[in-house]
Amino acid sequence: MNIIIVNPKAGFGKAQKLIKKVQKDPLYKQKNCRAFFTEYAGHAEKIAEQVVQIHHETLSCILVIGGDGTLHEVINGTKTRPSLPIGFIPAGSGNDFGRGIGLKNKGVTLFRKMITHPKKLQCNQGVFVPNQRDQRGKRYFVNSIGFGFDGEIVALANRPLFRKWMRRLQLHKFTYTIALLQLLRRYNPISFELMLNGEVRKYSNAMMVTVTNHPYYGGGMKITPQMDIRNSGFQVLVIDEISKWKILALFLTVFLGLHTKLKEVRVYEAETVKISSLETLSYQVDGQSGECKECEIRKSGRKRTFFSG
Ligand SMILES: Nc1ncnc2c1ncn2[C@@H]1O[C@H](COP(=O)(O)OP(=O)(O)OP(=O)(O)O)[C@@H](O)[C@H]1O
Repeated sequence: MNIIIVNPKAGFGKAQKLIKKVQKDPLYKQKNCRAFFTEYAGHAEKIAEQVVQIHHETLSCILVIGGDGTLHEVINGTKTRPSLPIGFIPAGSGNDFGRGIGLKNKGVTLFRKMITHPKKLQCNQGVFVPNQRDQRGKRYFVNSIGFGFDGEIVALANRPLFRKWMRRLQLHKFTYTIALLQLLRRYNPISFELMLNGEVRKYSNAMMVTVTNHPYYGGGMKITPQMDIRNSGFQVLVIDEISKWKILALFLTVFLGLHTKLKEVRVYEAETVKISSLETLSYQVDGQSGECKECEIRKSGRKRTFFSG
């Protein structure tokens, strides 16, 4: 059996249109596919947990039709069964994981490929533990986790009212850009201590820190251009104290990966990362937002299989 978890709201309706086409494809029935639709935030994780429990003997893979947020929920919902392959069929607004693993096909063609002759990629996911929660409360991420301005942009971009206006004004492709421009006026630098492989660095007026599994971020920006998803560690991008006009220059160059030439931008390699601050930091993880005062980040010990085409 092949399960498809669909977020019908992803990509402002793109996922809903795609699953209709997939369900009409003869392979959908032939390969014993069954689709489940999310009804609220967090539902994909619950569906994945239940599917793994109920169908553990017959389940071959889970396909995700949605965006990076839905994928994030599914990898966490299937953490008790790390050997189960996951296929991501991008239909969200960002879809950075698809770029990060180099998916060539899309839509129904990708579904057909994944259900018949999938290419496989094994990689270690990121693990994060915010606020020194019990290690049993650890969670996984596939794209990146970022603190500071990064987290604030995502928090604004995910607000239902903001999304509603973006859609109404037909600006949904520019959601993150508009959120960035809106926040730029009232953005506050952050102070924190960053521990990379045990070595401490202190920052008192930085803009953001982002820990990445692959180069892509925010819908196609190459935030860490040299990163590869198969690496055993992370790349950690720190943007130190920077003027507002330079943030705009940074934003224009990040699509080409040229921002790393700015003197305020540093990229480090690390296997383990810890960030701690006296203030509450906004963070985003795979496009979902949260807040914490400290967070530990490392790679998972076990590799996970994803369909890469
Ligand atoms: N039925 C639903 N109604 C409202 N929100 C939902 C529903 N199902 C899932 N969600 C939430 O929608 C959020 C965004 O979904 P998703 O990431 O799949 O799409 P996206 O934001 O369009 O794409 P991307 O993350 O790639 O930019 C997720 O955090 C998820 O929890």
